[in-house]
Amino acid sequence: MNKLNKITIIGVGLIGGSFAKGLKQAGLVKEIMGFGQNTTNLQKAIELDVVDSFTTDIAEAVQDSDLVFLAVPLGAMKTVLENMKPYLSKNTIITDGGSAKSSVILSAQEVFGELPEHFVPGHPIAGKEKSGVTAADEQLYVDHRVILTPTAATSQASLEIVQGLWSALGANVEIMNPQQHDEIFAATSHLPHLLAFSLVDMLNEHEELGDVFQYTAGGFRDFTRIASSDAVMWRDIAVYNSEAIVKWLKNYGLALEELTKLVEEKDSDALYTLFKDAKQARDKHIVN
Ligand SMILES: NC(=O)c1ccc[n+]([C@@H]2O[C@H](COP(=O)([O-])OP(=O)(O)OC[C@H]3O[C@@H](n4cnc5c(N)ncnc54)[C@H](O)[C@@H]3O)[C@@H](O)[C@H]2O)c1
Ligand SMILES: O=C(O)C(=O)C[C@]1(C(=O)O)C=C[C@@H](O)C=C1
Repeated sequence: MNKLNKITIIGVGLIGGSFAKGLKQAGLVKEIMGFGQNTTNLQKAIELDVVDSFTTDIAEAVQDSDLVFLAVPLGAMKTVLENMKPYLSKNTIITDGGSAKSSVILSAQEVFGELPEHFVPGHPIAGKEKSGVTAADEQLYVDHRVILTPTAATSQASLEIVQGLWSALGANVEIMNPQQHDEIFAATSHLPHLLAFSLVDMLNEHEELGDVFQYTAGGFRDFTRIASSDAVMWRDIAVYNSEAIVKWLKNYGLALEELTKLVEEKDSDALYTLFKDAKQARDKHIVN
C-alpha cells in the first residue's frame, strides 16, 4: 500500500503505542504524531521510539493527518471526537481500537450529525493486563484478529486503507456488524474480566480468610491475571457495553446457581458431565 504522510495517535498507551510501533517498523508512514494530556507519558513515547513527535494541542494533532487512531478509554471517545471535529480535514480517516463498538458509533453520530464516510470503527482482539506506553509492543497484533465494524456510510476506500494497515501489522481482519461484535465480546472478553475482578475483590473483602492470597498458586494466577487490568478501561467497558454484559452476567448467574445445586446435592454424575463437556469444548477450540 502507499505510504501515508501523517498518522495521529490519540492516547499513546498499550493499544495506540503498539499500533504506532508496528507501523513504524513496517515503514508505512512518514510521520506518527502522538496526542495526549500527559507530557511525561508523551515524552516517554518519544524516548521509546513509539512516535516521531507529540502535541497536547488537538488542532496541531489532527491537522493534515491522513488517519487518526483513537486509543483512549471508551468514556473519553466522544469528548475527543468533539474536540477534534473543527480541525479535521475532509479526507482524514478516523478509526479506533475501542473494546465496544456501538457506543463509539453512537458518539460519532452525535458529534458529526451524520456518520462520516471516512469513519472506520475497529477493535483489535489482542492486549494484555499491562497498560501505558511502556507496555506497547510492535508484535502485539501479529496473528490476532482485528474486527472492523464499518457503518453504512463508511467508504470502501477508507475501509481498505485501515484493513491494509492492520494486515501490515500481521493481524487478521474480519468485518462484523457492531451489535454482533458487542454481544460476542460481552460473552468472551468482558464477562471473564468482570468475573476475575469480582472474584479477587470478593476474597479480598472476606477478612476471615486472612492473608488468603499468599496461598494462591497457578490456578488462581491463570484465572485472575486479567484482574490486574486497568480499572478505568474496564469501568468504561462495563458502562458502555452494559446491556450485553448484563445479559451474560445473568446467564452466568444462572449457571452458577445450577453448579451450586449440583455441588450441594453431591451429584457426581452431573458434575462429571459438566466438567467433561467444558474440558472437551475448551480443548477443541483453544490451544494451551
Ligand atoms: N488493553 C487491552 O487489552 C485492550 C485491547 C483491545 C482494545 N482496547 C481498547 O483500547 C483503548 C485503549 O486502551 P489501552 O489498553 O491502550 O489503555 P492505556 O491506558 O494503555 O492507554 C490509553 C491512553 O489514553 C490516554 N487518554 C485517556 N483519556 C484521554 C483523553 N481524553 N485524551 C487523550 N488521551 C487520553 C491515557 O493517558 C493513556 O495514555 C480502550 O478503548 C480499550 O477498551 C484495550
Ligand atoms: O489478554 C488480555 O489481557 C486481554 O485483556 C485482551 C482482551 C481479551 O482478550 O479479552 C481484552 C480486551 C480487549 O478489548 C481485547 C482483548
